[in-house]
Amino acid sequence: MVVAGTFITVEGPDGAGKTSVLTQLLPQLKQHFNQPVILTREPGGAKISEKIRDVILNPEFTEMDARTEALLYAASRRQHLVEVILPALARDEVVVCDRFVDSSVAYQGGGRQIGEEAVLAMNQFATGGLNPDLTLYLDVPVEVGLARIRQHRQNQFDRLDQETVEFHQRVSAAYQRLLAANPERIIAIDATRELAEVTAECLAVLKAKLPALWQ
Ligand SMILES: Nc1ncnc2c1ncn2[C@@H]1O[C@H](COP(=O)(O)OP(=O)(O)OP(=O)(O)O)[C@@H](O)[C@H]1O
Ligand SMILES: Cc1cn([C@H]2C[C@H](O)[C@@H](COP(=O)(O)O)O2)c(=O)[nH]c1=O
Repeated sequence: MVVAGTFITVEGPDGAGKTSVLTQLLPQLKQHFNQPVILTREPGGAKISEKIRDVILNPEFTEMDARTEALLYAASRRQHLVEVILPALARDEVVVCDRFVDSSVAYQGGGRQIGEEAVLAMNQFATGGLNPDLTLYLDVPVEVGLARIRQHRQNQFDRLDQETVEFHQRVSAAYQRLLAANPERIIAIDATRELAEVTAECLAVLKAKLPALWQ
């Protein structure tokens, strides 16, 4: 399949504000971009992928092995890619995805300590090597993200939310390594500020980095 279009991903630790920012951004992108925009997410975004999401995040499955978890994320990603992302890119659309391979490298490679290179290689098999054109990294200290989740979600914590602070610190450190290794693709945004400010900076970065998309 020919890949045209533009692929934008949004990353960050749990509670960074990805969903909130994307909810604010999407109408503005639809208004200002000269190509159709779709918003999707991982794990999920397609029927089979959402079923896999339910299995991965189910807090009852405490026995899940780290490599099983990594393979499930990659399987969910493959189906989402084939059904949703690649067809939209082939139609020359803009795909905005809440999390992608960087999340697996950070959470499974770094957080679960099964190897960032190994997880990347496994995901290259799943994606055929598709990389985002641009990644917005919403940067918040682990404690800030977790505090936001604990404050607002009451008792609805998924299996990953329930991980230790040390796990989330390893995830954050792996993200910092991804940032250092991909300075052109991954742009860090200080997401500790008010939501409106964070959204405005995301828009400004999109404008500066992808000027051809703007009407
Ligand atoms: N800039 C902000 N300042 C304060 N609170 C925020 C901000 N952005 C989001 N929040 C709040 O933090 C919580 C987590 O936000 P959100 O669900 O958007 O994050 P997320 O990155 O999508 O999280 P996750 O990865 O865990 O799904 C929500 O209750 C949201 O209202
Ligand atoms: C794609 C992906 C996600 N995760 C983790 C990150 C979160 O804790 C959950 C669910 O994501 P959401 O943003 O809260 O919807 O899954 C992961 O560990 N590996 C991945 O590849």
